[in-house]
Amino acid sequence: MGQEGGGASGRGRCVGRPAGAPKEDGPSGGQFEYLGTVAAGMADSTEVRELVYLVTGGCGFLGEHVVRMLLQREPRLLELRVFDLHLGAWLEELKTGPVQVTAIQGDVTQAHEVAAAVAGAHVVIHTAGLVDVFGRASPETIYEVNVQGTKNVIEACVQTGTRFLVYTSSMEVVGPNIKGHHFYRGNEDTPYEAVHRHPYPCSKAQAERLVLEANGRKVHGGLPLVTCALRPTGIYGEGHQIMRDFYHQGLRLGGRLFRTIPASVEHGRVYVGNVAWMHVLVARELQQRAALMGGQVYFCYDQSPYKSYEDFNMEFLGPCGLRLVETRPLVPYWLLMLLAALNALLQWLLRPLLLYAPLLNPYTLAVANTAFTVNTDKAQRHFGYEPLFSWEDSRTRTIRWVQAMEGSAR
Ligand SMILES: NC(=O)c1ccc[n+]([C@@H]2O[C@H](COP(=O)([O-])OP(=O)(O)OC[C@H]3O[C@@H](n4cnc5c(N)ncnc54)[C@H](O)[C@@H]3O)[C@@H](O)[C@H]2O)c1
Ligand SMILES: CC(C)CCC[C@@H](C)[C@H]1CC[C@H]2[C@@H]3[C@H](O)C=C4C[C@@H](O)CC[C@]4(C)[C@H]3CC[C@]12C
Repeated sequence: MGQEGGGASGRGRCVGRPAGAPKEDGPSGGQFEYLGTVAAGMADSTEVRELVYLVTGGCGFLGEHVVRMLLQREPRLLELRVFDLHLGAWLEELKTGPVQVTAIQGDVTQAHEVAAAVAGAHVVIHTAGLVDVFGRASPETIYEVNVQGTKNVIEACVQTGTRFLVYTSSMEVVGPNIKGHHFYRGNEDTPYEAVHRHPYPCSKAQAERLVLEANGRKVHGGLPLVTCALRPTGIYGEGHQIMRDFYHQGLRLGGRLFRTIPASVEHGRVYVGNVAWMHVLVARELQQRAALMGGQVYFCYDQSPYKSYEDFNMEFLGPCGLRLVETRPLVPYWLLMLLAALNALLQWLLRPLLLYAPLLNPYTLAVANTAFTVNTDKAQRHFGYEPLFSWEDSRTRTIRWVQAMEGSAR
């Protein structure tokens, strides 16, 4: 089954190449709780617990939220398998509830480890991925994890008879493209030239294509595989590492951050709790509405306001004591481009000696400086998605998390 329309399909071209340490606390520090927020999707005690779910990358920023959301809002869950290269100690606290939580330390690039984890699961939510736009990992490693890892997940579903696969894709499979074309409040069908050069968007686009093409393949037992892909924009919320980095940078600079990007460049953002909720809902509804949802892509969206990357961050960092200096960028854009190019050169020169991976490089500058926002209701129409958290809730939760960080500027 194909996608609706033929617009921002992400089936674009990639120009150029084809194809840590154990975590102690959860990325959020275990500071979020989904019970008692909104009644929608609450566990119904009369439902029978019979389903086995597997979440790959379940100890990552998004993965942890998906795991916690499933436990609180998927009443039919019997067993939840959490598969990750690095398991978080926070998983232990989840093992006392009614759902069997099985922690599996494994690598998606290892087909046999994936197959063992998938065997017997009804649904796989594949969020594991190497999110690297800073040049920390080699392009080969990014492809190995994001593309080969996804192939392994698909093949494991086919071999073991798992029928439902939800893939965490990214807005980056669409854009911003290498030409810096703006995508202004577009939807899944908005025409856009999806042409990339960077390994991260290329790998996500390839992986997404594999997942969508696998829709309808016969799995072990003869029934068809049903797949779909979710494309979050820039995710924020409890546990967001880059927000943490900006906060600490602001503290180092005496409570100030300096504007680098014009306030007029809108950047799409979505609250992690809503992204997690959309995963839970899509996984549930995929089992009921396979004909409609199979092979489809959905942008992840909520009511977060359209703002520039930096102005959006200030919604949280401002109440935590930081201020954004200047109404216009302090440094002219040509100089930023020069600095970004210099950083790329330094990264390449220093690579044999050390890893130099600053936030600013030609790719991150282009992404931050190109408007890319979505405005769609496809998920609402197809599977009844409504954000679980209002903008006010999302903002309050994120501010509370920043404030709880050590060394708050207040
Ligand atoms: N953060 C964002 O803004 C954003 C936006 C859109 C899409 N995404 C996608 O969401 C997913 C999760 O991203 P995140 O921000 O939570 O990143 P993250 O790095 O916090 O989480 C990724 C998880 O995958 C695990 N992982 C990495 N390589 C693995 C391997 N070989 N085998 C098993 N596990 C492995 C990591 O240990 C980590 O726990 C990714 O697929 C990413 O592409 C993220
Ligand atoms: C000019 C600079 C100093 C810019 C610094 C900000 C930069 C590090 C930010 C800006 C936009 C961010 C990306 C964006 O939110 C969306 C995604 C998609 C997701 O799949 C992976 C993360 C990524 C690429 C964000 C990375 C950090 C970026 C580039």
